[in-house]
Amino acid sequence: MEVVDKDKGGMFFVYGYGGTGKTYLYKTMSVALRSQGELVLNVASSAADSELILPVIPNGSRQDVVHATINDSSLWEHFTVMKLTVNMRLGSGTTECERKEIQDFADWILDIGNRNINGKNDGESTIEFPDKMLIPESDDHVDMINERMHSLIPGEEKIYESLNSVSVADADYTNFNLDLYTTDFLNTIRMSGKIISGGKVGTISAIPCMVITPSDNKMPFKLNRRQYPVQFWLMIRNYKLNDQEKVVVAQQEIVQDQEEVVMVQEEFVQEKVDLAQDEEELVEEEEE
Ligand SMILES: Nc1ncnc2c1ncn2[C@@H]1O[C@H](COP(=O)(O)OP(=O)(O)OP(=O)(O)O)[C@@H](O)[C@H]1O
Repeated sequence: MEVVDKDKGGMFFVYGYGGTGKTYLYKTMSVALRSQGELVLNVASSAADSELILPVIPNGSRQDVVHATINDSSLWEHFTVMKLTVNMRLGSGTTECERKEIQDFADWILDIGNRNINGKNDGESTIEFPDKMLIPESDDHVDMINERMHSLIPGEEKIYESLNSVSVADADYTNFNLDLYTTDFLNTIRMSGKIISGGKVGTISAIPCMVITPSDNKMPFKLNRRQYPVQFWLMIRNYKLNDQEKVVVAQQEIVQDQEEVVMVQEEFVQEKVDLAQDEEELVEEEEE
């Protein structure tokens, strides 16, 4: 706040684990500055936590991955790094028992991040995850979680399929039979990476309808997926354990915090209404 007040400018990096209050801080600062009549522009980008998650560079070497981390940016030396260390989520609306469970989980994650588990190591270590945290990475389980979350939402269910097509914009498909790639087939393609909902809990928001073209070089064509970011999903991180791909549900607060679930449900219902309107407009557009 001081650099704005004194018109000095500056770059700050706020570093904090889940629940330490990063969003709360940004929101508080935005409101404080807006109330002084300043302009505030909030933008979001994803910067991997270089201690825990490395950015994904398709077919990249170790060096490519390291060079893609934010710490390798030429601007990095100009940043003031600030750390948030107290899990503020623990204090909000949870029972003693839930608080203990979240505290244990937070401590455990911190211990892994700080390399306190299994002693000093040279970057590789074997960590045992409790069974209840692990779900095998398979569509069945993703669907199972989604179905469970959807079953909590009141009202009749209606399915809106993605509008998938093969992109013909910048490729030469002269010898390529596009008819082979039916919409039914395209709908079965599971791309890695999903848009994660959240952040706007409790508010009514319009959902943009966007075309996503994943850059997957393994496919012989470019897929245009016209998708709405409404799929319920928890933030997941992949770890390789005992040669078996497993998915760790690292952010469980959506299911832990019943109040939040209700708010998310309300938002989701609103999203469904927006979605239905968008879908109708789309059909009208196409009929025209
Ligand atoms: N200074 C504070 N005073 C009171 N409550 C706070 C404070 N900071 C955060 N909280 C509360 O703690 C909870 C977690 O905060 P917040 O969502 O900002 O964390 P976060 O670091 O953005 O988490 P994540 O990385 O998981 O998104 C929220 O319910 C928030 O209202």
